[in-house]
Amino acid sequence: MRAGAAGIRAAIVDLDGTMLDTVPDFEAALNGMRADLGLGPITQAVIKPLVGKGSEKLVRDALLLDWDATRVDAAYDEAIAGYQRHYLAINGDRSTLFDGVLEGLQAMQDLGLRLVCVTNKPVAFTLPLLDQKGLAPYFEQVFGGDSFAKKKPDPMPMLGACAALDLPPSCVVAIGDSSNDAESARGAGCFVLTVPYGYNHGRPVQEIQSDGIVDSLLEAATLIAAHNRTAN
Ligand SMILES: O=C(O)COP(=O)(O)O
Ligand SMILES: [Mg+2]
Repeated sequence: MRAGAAGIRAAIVDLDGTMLDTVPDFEAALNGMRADLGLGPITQAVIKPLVGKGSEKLVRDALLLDWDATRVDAAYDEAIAGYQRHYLAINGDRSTLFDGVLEGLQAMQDLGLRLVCVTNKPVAFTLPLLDQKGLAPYFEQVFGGDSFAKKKPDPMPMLGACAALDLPPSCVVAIGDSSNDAESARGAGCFVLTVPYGYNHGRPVQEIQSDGIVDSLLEAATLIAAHNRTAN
């Protein structure tokens, strides 16, 4: 991270691909939706690069694998309603925490950092999931893909989170697995740290314009502590 810059006072943490491996839940919900529409199942390998741009695009992309845009448009309302119903029925059942997540959030909290979750997942899926996985107590605020008029990669969600924290973006770091998080954070003027184990739309994480790649949220906490020791 940039030497001599202001100290970091808060972290904005992404959800899918950063804290939780949710691809098995997406698999169950998307395949439930596809079965209702008479389509066969798709694999986790196909689903993984589609995750990260929110439910609406995910549902469309999961139908465009078989149908043209006109047919997808015609089925969309039924498809999204079915997807939401299937997702809420299994939310969290098959998702697992990545290594170092709880330890990393605890370490950041111990450093005195304030924590906010910003995800493109709808709020109605996000809140029960954070609760179920023991993550909710770490976050003073949670924003989903439907909390603002625009989703990541637009800067709006990061700017909204900084405004809610009443902190300038220059003392906030965003931690995520994809170019979505990085573009949104950089557009807002936040620092960015990237974890390499997530989805990143199927692209190598080295392509992401980031202030650093960290193996885990625990390593992110160590890097932030080191940065703050040298900050103004
Ligand atoms: O697109 C989604 O549903 C969620 O993605 P995110 O948690 O990585 O922002
Ligand atoms: Mg993500």
